Parts: sequence; C-alpha cells; structure tokens
Amino acid sequence: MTVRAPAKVNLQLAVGPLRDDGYHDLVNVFHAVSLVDEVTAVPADRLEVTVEAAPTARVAIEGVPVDGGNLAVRAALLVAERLGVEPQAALRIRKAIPVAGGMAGGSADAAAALVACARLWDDREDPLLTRDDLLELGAVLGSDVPFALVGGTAVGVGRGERLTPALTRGTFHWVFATADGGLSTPEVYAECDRLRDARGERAPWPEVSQALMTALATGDVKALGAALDNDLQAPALALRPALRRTLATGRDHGAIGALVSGSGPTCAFLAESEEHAGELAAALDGSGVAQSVVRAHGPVPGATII
Ligand SMILES: C[C@@](CO)(OP(=O)(O)O)[C@H](O)COP(=O)(O)OP(=O)(O)OC[C@H]1O[C@@H](n2ccc(N)nc2=O)[C@H](O)[C@@H]1O
Ligand SMILES: Nc1ncnc2c1ncn2[C@@H]1O[C@H](COP(=O)(O)OP(=O)(O)O)[C@@H](O)[C@H]1O
Repeated sequence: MTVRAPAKVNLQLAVGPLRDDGYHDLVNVFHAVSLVDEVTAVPADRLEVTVEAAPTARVAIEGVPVDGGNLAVRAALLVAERLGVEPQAALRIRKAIPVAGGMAGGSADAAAALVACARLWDDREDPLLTRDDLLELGAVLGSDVPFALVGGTAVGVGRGERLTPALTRGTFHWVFATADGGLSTPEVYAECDRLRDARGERAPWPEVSQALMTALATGDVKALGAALDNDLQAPALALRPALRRTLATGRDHGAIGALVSGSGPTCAFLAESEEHAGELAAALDGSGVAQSVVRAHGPVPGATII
C-alpha cells in the first residue's frame, strides 16, 4: 500500500494570540504543491520504519526519527488502536519534502501513513474509519496533518486544523529554495511572540485576507503575489538573517511573490508562468543562496493511494 502526500506553502499565515494550551489561533491558508513524500506500508511482524531520500531529491534525512518519534509511526499506532488490531507493518518513507523546512513534510508522512495503514489493516468495502475519522486522528498528530489529507487550497482556523476549501482557478507555478539546517516550529512561534512583546504589540485577531481569496478565485497570479503574507516571516528572518538575501535574489529575478514558507527556512517564490519558473529556478540555483532549488505547481490533491 503506497500513499503520496504533498508539501504545503502557506499563502497567508496570520498568527493571533497565544492560547492557554500553548498554541496560537491562526488563519492559515494552505496550498498543496507537487513536491511529495511517499509512504509504503507492507505487512510485517511488528511496527518498523525506514526513511530514505527520494532518488531525485537532495533531502537531508538525518533529523528524521526512526522510532516512536516519527509522525508516521505515531499515525500507524493511532490507526491500529482505533481499529483494535496489532500495529504490524513495515513503513518505508521516501522523502522529497525538506526536513524541518516549513513545508510540513512530517505532516505529509503522517497523513500518508494514516491512509496507508487504515487501508492495509481494514480492506472492507465499507471501512470502519471514515474520512472524518482520519481527519480527527490527523488533528491529534499535528495542526498541519488534516490539510495534508485534504490538499488543494484551504483556509485553516483554530490551530490550523479546522479546514474549509478555498475556491481557486488554474495552476500556480512555484520555486522553492531550501536551506541548510531546519528551523524549529515552536522556536519560530516563540520568536514571533517575543518580537511582538518587544514592540509592545498585542496580537491581532487573525482575519482571512479578502484580496487573497479574490486572487485565488480569479487565478490572478499578480494579485496572488501581492497578497502573500506570513506573520512567521519576521521571526524566521530574525533567527536566520541569511534568508533575506535568498528572498531578495528571487525578487531580483522577477518573482511575483517571495516569502518564507511557514516557519521556514525554505523560501517560496511565485512565478508568472511555468517558463518563468524554469528561469527563476536556474537563477536561484546559480546564485548560491540555496541548498537546493525545487520547482513545483499547485494546487494538488492531498494524500492519495497510488
Ligand atoms: C507553522 C506551521 C504553518 O502551517 O507549519 P510549519 O511551517 O512548521 O510546517 C504550523 O502552524 C505548524 O503546524 P505543526 O507543525 O503541525 O505543529 P504542531 O505539531 O501542531 O505544533 C508544534 C508547535 O508549534 C506551535 N504552534 C503550532 C500551531 C499553532 N496554531 N500554534 C502554535 O503555537 C506550538 O508551540 C506547538 O507546540
Ligand atoms: N516523518 C517525518 N518526517 C520529517 N520530520 C519528522 C517526521 N516525523 C517526525 N519528525 C520531526 O518533526 C520535525 C519537523 O518536521 P517537518 O514536518 O519536516 O518540518 P516543518 O514542521 O518545518 O514543516 C523534524 O525535525 C523531525 O524531528
């Protein structure tokens, strides 16, 4: 059973107040792109996991746990518990999504493992676990996991786990510049709070950008570029100042929009067309500001059995 799940870029990430449970209320507009991890689950005597880089991707997999800390393993355990079966499967994860890069690779693997194990351990025509059940299990695993199940473009509220699909038209072309070494998501959120405190600012209640929704619905790439907005960009740049040069390089080569993806450090560049994405990728590659440069388009579907 092999399942593919996509990376995401956040088209809008409006970070609201810190809640009592340690999370922030968000407006998180997710957009799934054609950079995918693959999880294969095969029957085995016990639960085991291996992680490898996809042959064509330059992903540094050293930071990925190969024990119970792996989100795919946690997903498998949740599915087994819900189905009342022994968690007997060998999971093979093939990563193309940068690790700790702000593109939700771990969440993609969790979503893929939820789907793969649910199917492997329950092949009835009318499966016990519904799509809603998987979304609920996803939200237990992480705020970004439900979106990796549904894909497309969607507005997430709450922690980002309560999703509504967004209307979009056409395909958008992206270039991603990865960086050496990841950024820790909790540290970037903490830096966001610290910067606001230092400026004496109170976190505003997050609101969906209507300019962004209109740009998506009309497929207007220039308007989309202008509407991209990420409240975690300033804290990510404070923690990793070198990313300023990466963003500037993309802009200098005509990117319609340039922003840090989620909590970073991957930088995302919106291209005017597929052809422009090729030129932009070549320019970024040649400039030496990125560990690697990857092209992708969106929106694409969420976790899919192949
Ligand atoms: C920032 C975002 C943007 O999509 O993703 P990445 O860019 O890291 O991929 C997400 O909010 C990350 O979601 P995810 O990686 O699933 O985070 P979780 O495991 O749920 O939470 C990890 C930690 O991030 C912080 N966190 C997460 C979500 C949220 N709404 N408020 C938070 O403050 C908390 O410190 C939490 O303990
Ligand atoms: N299957 C997985 N793939 C990647 N990272 C994982 C996985 N399972 C757990 N992790 C842990 O989650 C951290 C963040 O992972 P990732 O989802 O790649 O980044 P981000 O949260 O920035 O999008 C990693 O540093 C790693 O310790």
